[in-house]
This record gives sequence, structure tokens and C-alpha cells, in this order.
Amino acid sequence: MNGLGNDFVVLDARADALALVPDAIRAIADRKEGIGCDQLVALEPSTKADVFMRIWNADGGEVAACGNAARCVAALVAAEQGRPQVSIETEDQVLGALVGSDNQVTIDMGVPRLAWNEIPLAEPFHDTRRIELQAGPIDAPVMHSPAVVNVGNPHALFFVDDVEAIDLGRIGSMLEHHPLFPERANISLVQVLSPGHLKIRTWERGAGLTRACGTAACASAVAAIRRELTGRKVKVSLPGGDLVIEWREADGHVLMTGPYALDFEGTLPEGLLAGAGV
Ligand SMILES: N[C@H](CCC[C@H](N)C(=O)O)C(=O)O
Repeated sequence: MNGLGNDFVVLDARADALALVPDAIRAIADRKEGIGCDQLVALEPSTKADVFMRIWNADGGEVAACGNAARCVAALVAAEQGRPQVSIETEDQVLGALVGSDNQVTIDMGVPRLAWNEIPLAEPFHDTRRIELQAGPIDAPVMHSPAVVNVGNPHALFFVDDVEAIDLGRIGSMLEHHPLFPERANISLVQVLSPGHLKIRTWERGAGLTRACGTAACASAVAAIRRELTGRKVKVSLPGGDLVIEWREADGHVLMTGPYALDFEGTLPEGLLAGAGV
């Protein structure tokens, strides 16, 4: 499945648990030898929601949030349950979801976490709208003073004049692994096109450059609103397409609306996991 080109292998592990070790995840995610995906998702039973969504990045690391995958899983479960409103438990929180028409899904991503130790950062910064961090030549930093936001996963948002003018593929990994981020971070460039429209590019923790990152779109909107650069409802344009993000005034929840797509359905090719020692 995919959300704006951010692609996933979604395994149904509700009938029998999968003991997926990192090597197996990397084998499935491998675009040459495996099936190929940015993240691997396993559906598991839940006592608190309609389903438990377990998420691993292509590098084999388990993570607690994936916005684009949440829309895909919501659509699957809504079709099974025969109702448009479903809930998804993750390691981080229970997400509410509403499946609309023409493949649009809205996910309630909960309340963003904004304190330095909730991102988390390795040292205290009391204004997380911009922290001291820069990248690029010391005398001409191309990116500096990012905002940081946690929407179930850590994000650093660098506001720049032109997201196309910076080679994120070259510096993304260095920033992802910067010592300031003890759990690493998803790194985004954010360009304000208008008070209602952002354009972003993201280097994802554990996956690299992707066509879209739902949690980065949420984090970018929150960061822009905190800097009073946009209204509370923002269109976010990513390489793979657009999402609409609203940081609701009434309860502080972030709502993300966008498409999902089912690419194909089948079973894992025989032997794929054997090679990974599973
Ligand atoms: N790379 C992210 C997880 C996937 C997020 C992204 N695919 C999304 O749609 O939110 C992380 O390590 O936190």
C-alpha cells in the first residue's frame, strides 16, 4: 500500500504473531532482493482499538508513528468492519480515523509534544520553535535554527526559502544521527508558500528520502503555526502529493487528511524470509 508514494508492506499478523527480526524486515523492505518499502507494517490484535499497528522502518528499527501508513490501515479495517470510523492502537497512542469518499482518510494524530525532553533532545532548549543547530559550511550554513516537534516520533523542521535548492540526500543522514537527537530524528525542509500552504521535503529516520511523510507534514504545520507563519489549517505539498493538516484550537489535536492506495494484495514470496534467518 502507499500514501502519496510513501510505500508499505502491510502484513496481517492478527491470526498468528510474527517474530520479525531486523534482518527479516530489511529483507522484505529491500527494493532489489525483497518486495521493497519505506516501512513494514504488521496488523496485530488490540484490546483498546480495532487493530494494533506495529511499524518498522526499512533499516529494521521499530518506530511508534507513521501517518501515511495509518491512513492505509484505517481504510483496510474500515472495509473489514463495514463502518467508516475506526481506531488504531500504536506503541505511542490510540489514533481515531474516519474513512471518507474518494479514498480520503482523516487521522486524529493526537496532541503534539513540544517540550525539549519529549522530542527528545539531548540537552534542554526552552524554546523549541527554534533551537541552535546548523548544517552546511560554518560560514554559510544552508540550514539552521530548526523547530522540533514530536507527533509520536521525533521531527526537526528547517524553514528555508527554497526546498529544492538544498541537497537533503547529502546532509540528511548526518542530521538524522546528530548527537542532539538521542532517538535520531526525521529531518524536513519547510518552505512557506502562503499563510495556508507549505511545501516540504523529508529525510526520514531509518528510511532516507521518501515521496511523502505524514508525521512530517503534521510536524511542519505545527512548527509553522507556532512561528505564526500560517493559519491553523494548512495544505502541505510533498513530492508525492498534498495533505491537509489542521491543528485544532479546541483540543490541540492534529488532524491529517489525505489519500491511501492499495497497490497489490498477496502472500510473501516463499523463501524471502528464509534468507533472513527467520
Ligand atoms: N521514519 C519515521 C516513521 C515513518 C514516518 C512516515 N512514513 C510517516 O508517514 O509518518 C520515523 O522513524 O519516525
